[in-house]
Amino acid sequence: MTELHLWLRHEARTTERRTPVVPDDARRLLEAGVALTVEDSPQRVFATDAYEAAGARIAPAGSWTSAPRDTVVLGLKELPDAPRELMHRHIFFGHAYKQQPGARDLLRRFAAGGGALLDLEYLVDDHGRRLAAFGYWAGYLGAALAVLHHRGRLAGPLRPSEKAEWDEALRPAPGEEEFTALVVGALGRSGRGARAAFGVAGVEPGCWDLAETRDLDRTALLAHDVLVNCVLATTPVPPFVREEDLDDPGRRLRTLSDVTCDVGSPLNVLPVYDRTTEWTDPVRRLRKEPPFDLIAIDNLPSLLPREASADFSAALTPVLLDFGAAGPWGRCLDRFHAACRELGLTAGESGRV
Ligand SMILES: NC(=O)c1ccc[n+]([C@@H]2O[C@H](COP(=O)([O-])OP(=O)(O)OC[C@H]3O[C@@H](n4cnc5c(N)ncnc54)[C@H](O)[C@@H]3O)[C@@H](O)[C@H]2O)c1
Repeated sequence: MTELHLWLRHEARTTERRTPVVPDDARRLLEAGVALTVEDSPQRVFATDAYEAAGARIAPAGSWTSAPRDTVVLGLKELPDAPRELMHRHIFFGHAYKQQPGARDLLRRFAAGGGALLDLEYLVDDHGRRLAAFGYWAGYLGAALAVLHHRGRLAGPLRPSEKAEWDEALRPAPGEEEFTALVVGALGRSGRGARAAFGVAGVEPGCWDLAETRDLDRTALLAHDVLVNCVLATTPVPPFVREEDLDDPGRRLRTLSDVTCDVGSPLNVLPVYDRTTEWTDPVRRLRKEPPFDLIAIDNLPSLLPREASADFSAALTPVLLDFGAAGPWGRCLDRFHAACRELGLTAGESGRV
């Protein structure tokens, strides 16, 4: 076991209640010899007491900034704007390698401080498969919102809750009208989650993946009432839905839930909208007659913080127990260095995992 001092930080984003390590897995890490500090965080879905009971050292929110240099800071979403120079190794979703807004600034902060980003999105096994991801619950919620909206039962603003509540809401009421649904990307993590939600809702969706879209039958796709898009596109493919399809007076498709939310990307398979929807206003009407409604929420798993955290933590913990220079963490570090080089940044002294 490597000598790892892990520091679970409070999330700067106020609506983020998830955590990458839940108390039970904190205990596993501690038992394996990892030194674990957990920041107090009022919004985290698991109480700080539970981490303390597991044996973790508790520290104030945001105190990672003065943690010893060798500490590995763990979180999920963006860092606060200060400090400008980042000297630690940070594990989180940096969203910094695809020219996203703020990407250059973040990498520059790491380069200036001599720290490193170990990006969770790039934590992959030897075959390039993601080791820890939130996809399943994203798909479950993307489909759940589509079903509830299509049945006229979705009331915003959305708020985080427990799975039992979502399941209860999803169950069909007696005499409720049937509808047809299609999940594209059905074999992936979010596709499986979407199918599970439809299952609870008593709807048997069509399931398409690569084989079914290779020679895209758009007419067949548009012949469903509800579409849930769960693809992870890696190369450009013909769009699934186009503007002219929305304008077709004979269109059957009414509700689109885009779990992928690749809005603005050249790989976007749904180039019919230009901004995501929000928890406050989850549905946007894109056409009046016949109606066409969009749901495109880019932080779906945050609506189920407990279950999403538990699954993610179960997948991440074994990889944390194997923290070291080889394998997934080494690949993360290589990716960070490559991104810095692409931007002409010198990545300080972060040549270690
Ligand atoms: N909205 C959110 O809150 C949220 C949360 C997590 C993930 N996501 C996004 O959801 C998407 C899917 O993530 P995942 O974890 O399920 O990925 P995944 O790799 O597990 O599954 C993707 C599936 O899409 C299929 N696919 C790829 N191209 C296709 C095509 N042209 N036609 C049909 N199928 C195709 C793949 O074969 C695979 O089965 C990603 O873009 C991810 O970023 C969104």
